[in-house]
Amino acid sequence: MGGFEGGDEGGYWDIDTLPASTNHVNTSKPDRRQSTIEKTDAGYSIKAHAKVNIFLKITGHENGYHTLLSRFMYVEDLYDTITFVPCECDTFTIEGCEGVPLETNTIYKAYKALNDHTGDLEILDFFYKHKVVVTKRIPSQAGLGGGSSDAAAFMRLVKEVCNLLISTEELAKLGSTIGADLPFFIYNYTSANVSGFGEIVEPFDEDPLSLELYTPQIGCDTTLVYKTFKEHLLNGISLASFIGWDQLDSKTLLERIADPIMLNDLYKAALIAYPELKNEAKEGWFFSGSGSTFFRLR
Ligand SMILES: C[C@](O)(CO)[C@H](O)COP(=O)(O)OP(=O)(O)OC[C@H]1O[C@@H](n2ccc(N)nc2=O)[C@H](O)[C@@H]1O
Ligand SMILES: Nc1ncnc2c1ncn2[C@@H]1O[C@H](COP(=O)(O)OP(=O)(O)OP(=O)(O)O)[C@@H](O)[C@H]1O
Repeated sequence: MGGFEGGDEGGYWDIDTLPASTNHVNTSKPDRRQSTIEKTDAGYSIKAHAKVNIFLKITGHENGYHTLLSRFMYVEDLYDTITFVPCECDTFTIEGCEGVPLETNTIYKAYKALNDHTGDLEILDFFYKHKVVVTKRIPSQAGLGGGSSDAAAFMRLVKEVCNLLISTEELAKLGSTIGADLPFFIYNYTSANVSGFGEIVEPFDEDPLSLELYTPQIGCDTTLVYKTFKEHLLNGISLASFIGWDQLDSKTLLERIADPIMLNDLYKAALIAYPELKNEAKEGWFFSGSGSTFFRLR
């Protein structure tokens, strides 16, 4: 069973998921998960899964954002839960995100974006009669997409519960205005090749890997890691160094390339921005997103 073992100095997630796929080339149709929406006594609920970046290569920079090519994989047993609980609310209410001011909460940003986009009074009315209760399990500033996954799951749940006539593609486009990672979570694939700024999401057909996660007590600010990359490493990128990676399955990539620095261009930038990360690096572990989470095959 999945679970967190550890204490204040950090801990290990022992994730039981499906065995790795043996496919070396993506041939069959995409694997799209059904949205796990439940109607319980408490209300309508949805899981907001974490993700890891199997590889992340920066391909350029424009309009203040980096372009990238990355394999995103969802983490089966690490997720936040978003529930719409009936209540008489004077205003949009989020419970369970202590320490995050409402205005900066990605869920609130998603609520505002949906309202502005659809002008659907049903959404306004719905959230006078329901509050949003979040059960947080995904650590913040961990490279696991927690805030983005929450916002995307919220949008998918509102679409279902309020019967919004908005396509997944439109929802993903709207999500991309809130955070670069949202489109992956809106499409809700198990595994995908993500490019552009994060808005191009192509499903990759493979089973989720059985992963162990380790998140040290170091919060990595995504903006700072990217800024560090731009200043120190952007001029050194080589587009020829990862040709064909998007066609290989994730287990083969981790076993063949094996080098965490080569697999994730943001790792070196995170080490520059947070030198203490070096003490946490372990042989055989890989680095997810802008950090600080390490992961490895079980
Ligand atoms: C590192 C990743 O998590 C990999 O999955 C994503 O690329 C970042 O996704 P995210 O956390 O949703 O990032 P956002 O909140 O949209 O952006 C935070 C900041 O990171 C930088 N940023 C983000 C995404 C991107 N493709 N290029 C960037 O340079 C920008 O300065 C941006 O203002
Ligand atoms: N719903 C939310 N859950 C967690 N943090 C949130 C949320 N909304 C806003 N935040 C703020 O955003 C910051 C970054 O959150 P988090 O790291 O979970 O998001 P992310 O950028 O999607 O993930 P990553 O760690 O992969 O960059 C947090 O430190 C917090 O201040």
